Amino acid sequence: MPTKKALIRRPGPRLAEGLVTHIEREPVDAELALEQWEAYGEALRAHGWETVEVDPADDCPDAVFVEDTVVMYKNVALIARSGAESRRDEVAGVEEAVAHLGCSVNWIWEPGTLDGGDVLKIGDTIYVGRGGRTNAAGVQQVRAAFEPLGARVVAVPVSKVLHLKSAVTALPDGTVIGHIPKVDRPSLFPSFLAVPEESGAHVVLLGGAKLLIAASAPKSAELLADLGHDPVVVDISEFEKLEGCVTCLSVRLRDLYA
Ligand SMILES: NC(=O)NCCC[C@H](N)C(=O)O
Repeated sequence: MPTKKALIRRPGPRLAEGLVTHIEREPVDAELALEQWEAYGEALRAHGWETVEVDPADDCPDAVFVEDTVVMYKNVALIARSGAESRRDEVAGVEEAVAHLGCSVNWIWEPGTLDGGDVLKIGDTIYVGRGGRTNAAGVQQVRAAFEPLGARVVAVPVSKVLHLKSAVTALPDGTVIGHIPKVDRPSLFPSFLAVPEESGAHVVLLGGAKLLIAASAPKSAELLADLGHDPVVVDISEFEKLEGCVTCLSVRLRDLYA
């Protein structure tokens, strides 16, 4: 049976020192962040996902954004090499976790850089954002890792936001959603729907019509509900202050046989 597991990683004591690139730094309430992270995990579990906690990496402020450390395709876990040097020590615990879950493990190597937030999978099409964190060698290495397994890798420029998935994600029917001012080239996607808020572009597919979406995107949630989707709202304000979004707090593992 295909699994429904999701990797998550508890926020560490240095969370407030996390990187900010495209937004102004704001103070982070660590206690509230922990409550929001617990509620996020609960929302996954309530929709049938077994959460697997990766060992904390307390020296790494951004470790909670576990999505950036690994890209899954079929049973292969491609361990990322962040474009931000301060994030490179995050991968050790993730490598261990995916190996324990039975994944085949592969790596992005120097000179390649890649953050998992730059990778959007829609079926067997893998869009890779070439931006501040992912370089051309990183894109090539994703091609080399996954095209032999049946994927088609499409490179997409990203200049206005941190990661490709800060600009766009996809609905269960494959429609790509994005907030136009933050998307470099909407025309690269075969089916594109504009949403009214930046954070409304971020959804995690929970199964069926259920979409996890941030509380900061009420108009987008309303638009998606009106189109027959079923938004599940979580407040992640403390992570948004660090340029995080709903996608970056987990990695779903759907194609493992355990
Ligand atoms: N995939 C994501 O959206 N990750 C968010 C990472 C935020 C973190 N403060 C960073 O700049 O790396």
